[in-house]
Amino acid sequence: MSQRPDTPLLDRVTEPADLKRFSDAELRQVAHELRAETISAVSETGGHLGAGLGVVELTVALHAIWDAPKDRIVWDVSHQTYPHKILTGRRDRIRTLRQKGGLSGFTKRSESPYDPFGAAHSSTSISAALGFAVARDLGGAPEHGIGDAIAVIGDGAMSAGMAFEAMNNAGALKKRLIVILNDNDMSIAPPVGALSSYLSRLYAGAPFQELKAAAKGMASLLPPPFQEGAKRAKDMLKSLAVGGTLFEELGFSYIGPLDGHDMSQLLPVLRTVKARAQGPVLIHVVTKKGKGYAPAERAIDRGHATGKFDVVSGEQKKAPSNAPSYTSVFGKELVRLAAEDPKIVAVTAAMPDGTGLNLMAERYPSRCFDVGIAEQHGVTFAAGLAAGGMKPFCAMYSTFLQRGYDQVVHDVAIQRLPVRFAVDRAGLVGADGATHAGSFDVAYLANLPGFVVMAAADEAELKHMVATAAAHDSGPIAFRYPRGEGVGVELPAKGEVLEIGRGRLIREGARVAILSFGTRLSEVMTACEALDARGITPTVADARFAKPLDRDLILRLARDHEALITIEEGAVGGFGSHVAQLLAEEGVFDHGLKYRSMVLPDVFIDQSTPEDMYATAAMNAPDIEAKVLEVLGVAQVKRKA
Ligand SMILES: Cc1ncc(C[n+]2csc(CCOP(=O)(O)OP(=O)(O)O)c2C)c(N)n1
Ligand SMILES: CC(=O)[C@@H](O)[C@H](O)COP(=O)(O)O
Ligand SMILES: [Mg+2]
Repeated sequence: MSQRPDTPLLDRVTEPADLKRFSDAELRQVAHELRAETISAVSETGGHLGAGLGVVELTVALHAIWDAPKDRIVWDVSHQTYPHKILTGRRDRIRTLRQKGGLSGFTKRSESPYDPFGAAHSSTSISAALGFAVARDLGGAPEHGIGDAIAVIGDGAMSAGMAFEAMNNAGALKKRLIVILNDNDMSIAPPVGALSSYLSRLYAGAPFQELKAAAKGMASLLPPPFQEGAKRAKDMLKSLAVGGTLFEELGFSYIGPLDGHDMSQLLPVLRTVKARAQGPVLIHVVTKKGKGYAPAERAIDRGHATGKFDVVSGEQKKAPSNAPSYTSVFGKELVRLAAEDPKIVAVTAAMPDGTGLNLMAERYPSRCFDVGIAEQHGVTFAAGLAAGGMKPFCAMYSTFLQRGYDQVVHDVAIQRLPVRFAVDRAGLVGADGATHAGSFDVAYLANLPGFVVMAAADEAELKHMVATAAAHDSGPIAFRYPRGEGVGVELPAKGEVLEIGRGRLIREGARVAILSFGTRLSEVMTACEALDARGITPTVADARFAKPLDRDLILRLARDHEALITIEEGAVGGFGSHVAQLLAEEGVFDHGLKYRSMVLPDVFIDQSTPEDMYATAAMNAPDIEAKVLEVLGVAQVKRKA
C-alpha cells in the first residue's frame, strides 16, 4: 500500500511485525509519535502516564527486535504498557483505557495474545518469564511454540523479595531468560532502600569491566543489516559494567547500564543479546519516568498516575469535592495520636502518599518507615516493632496486604502481637479494576483467632477506629475503609475509643433489620427512604465489628424482626458468614428467621466507576430496596429503565 510521505509512521503499525520494516532512524520516529499518542490518549482517560512515557523507546525496540506474541514479553506491574498496547493492535481502543468495557490499564491475558501474563501487583515478571522459559524447554504450547521469555521490571519492583526469589531460581536453572531492569530511579514515591542506592552506584561511575566474551567476534555472527549496529554494541559493551555485580553473583550475565532513551544504544545491544544470549541475562536500562512530557517530568511523582488533563498546560481536570478522603482522615488522626504517644510508629510498603502516611513521615520522619514494595517484610517488621514494645500501624491497601498474608497469620496473629492494620482501598476501587479490588480482607482477617476487625461506615467512624486501634494493646486489630472521599459527615476533633465488639443502632423500625458493615451504610439509608415511602420501615444498625461480633445486637435484631439482611463491601466468607455462623449456632434459623447476606458476587468485576461496579455487584440502594422487598415477599413494581 502506498503511503503519503507525511503519513505518521505509527499509522502504518497495526501489529508489532510492521516495525520490522523500519530503519533504525524510522524506529526513532515511531517512538516519537508513540510518545505523543500516549500523552494524547491519557489526557482523555487519565491513568498511569509517567511509567509508559519512560519506556517508549524500550517498547519500540523490544517489538522491533523480538517476535511477540511467540516471544513472551512480560511487563512487571504493567502500568507502563499503554505504548505496548498501542503497538499491539489496540490503538483504536486506547482511549477507552480503564473505563467500563474498555481496555484494562494493565496487561490481561483475555485482552490480547500480546499480553502473555496479566499483572498489576508488582514483582511477578521474572517468575512468570522463567515459567515461560522452562515451559518452552519442556515443549509447552506446541501449537505455536514459545520463543524468548523477557521480563521488563522496574527498579521499584526489583526491590521486592519475589524478584530475588525468581532470580535465585533462574540463576540455578541457567535457562535462556532475558530480564530488562528499567531503572528510572523512581517507585511511585522516590525509591527507598539499599538496592536503590546500589543501582545508583552502578551508573554513577563505579569502575567498569569489559564484557569480553560477548563482545568478541560479535559483529561477524550477526546478519549483515545488524553488523553496523553490532559494532557499536561491541564498542559499547567494552565500556559497560560487567562482572561482580549483585546480578552476576545470582548467575545472570549483566549488561549495562544503557541509556534507555537512546535507540543507538538500545537497538544494537538488544539485537546482540537476542543473537547470543545463552543463560539468564540482565540488561540494566536507565530511563526517566515521564520522559518527553514536561509536566510529568516536573511532577514529584513524575506523572505516575493522573486524572484527565490539558495536554498543553498539563493541568488536571478534577471534580470539586466537599468531603475529605478517608486516606487523609486516617493520616491526620494518626499524626494527632502520634503527638500524644511516642510509641506510635507507622509502616508503608512504597505507598506513602496513597496511604496518607506522608503526613506522618513529614511530622515524625524517624517513626515512619517506607519499606519499599515489600508487604511481606512490612508486616513482619511491624510484628517485630510490636514485639519490641512499639505501637505499629501497618498501612496497606487491602489488595496488597494479600501478599503479606502468611506474615499476618504466622508473625502477627499466632503471636497475638498488637499490630494495627489500616486497610485502605477496601471494596471496589474503580478504574484499576479487579486486580486492585479490596474484596477479601474481611474474610482473610476475620477468620484469624484473636483478630479484631472493624469497618468504618463514614469518615467520623474512621477517626474513632484509628483511636480505638491505637488504644488496643492486647492483640492484632484491623480497620478498613474505601478509596476516595467520605460522605461529608461532621468530623469530631478527635476520635473516641470504641468499645470492642459493640455496634450501633442507627434507626429503629419493624419487620426487617439491615445490619451494615462499612460504607454501604449510606446506600442502606437511601434505600430506607424509598422503603419508608412504601410503608416499610427497616431497622438499621452499623455493626462496626466483624470480629468480635456484637452478639447481643445481632441476636436482638434476629429476635425482633421477621428478616435480617447483612451487607458488606467484601466477598463471601466475611462479615455475613460470621453472622450466619452465630445465628446457626444459636439456633435462630430453627425459629424461621429469614436471612440474606449481601456480598460481592463470586466473579472478578472489571474496571468501571465504583458506583457502576457496585451496581454490577447488586449492592447499591435500589438493590438493597429490592432485597428487602424480596425477603418480605412484597411484589415489586418494575422500575423504568
Ligand atoms: C505488591 C504491590 N505493592 C504495591 C504496588 C503499588 N505500585 C504500583 S507501581 C509501584 C511503583 C513501581 O515502581 P517501578 O517498578 O520502579 O516502576 P515505575 O513506575 O518506576 O516505572 C507501586 C509501589 C503494586 N502494584 N504491587
Ligand atoms: C499501579 C498501582 O498499583 C498503583 O499506581 C495504583 O494504581 C494506585 O492506586 P490509587 O490511585 O488508588 O492510589
Ligand atoms: Mg521505577
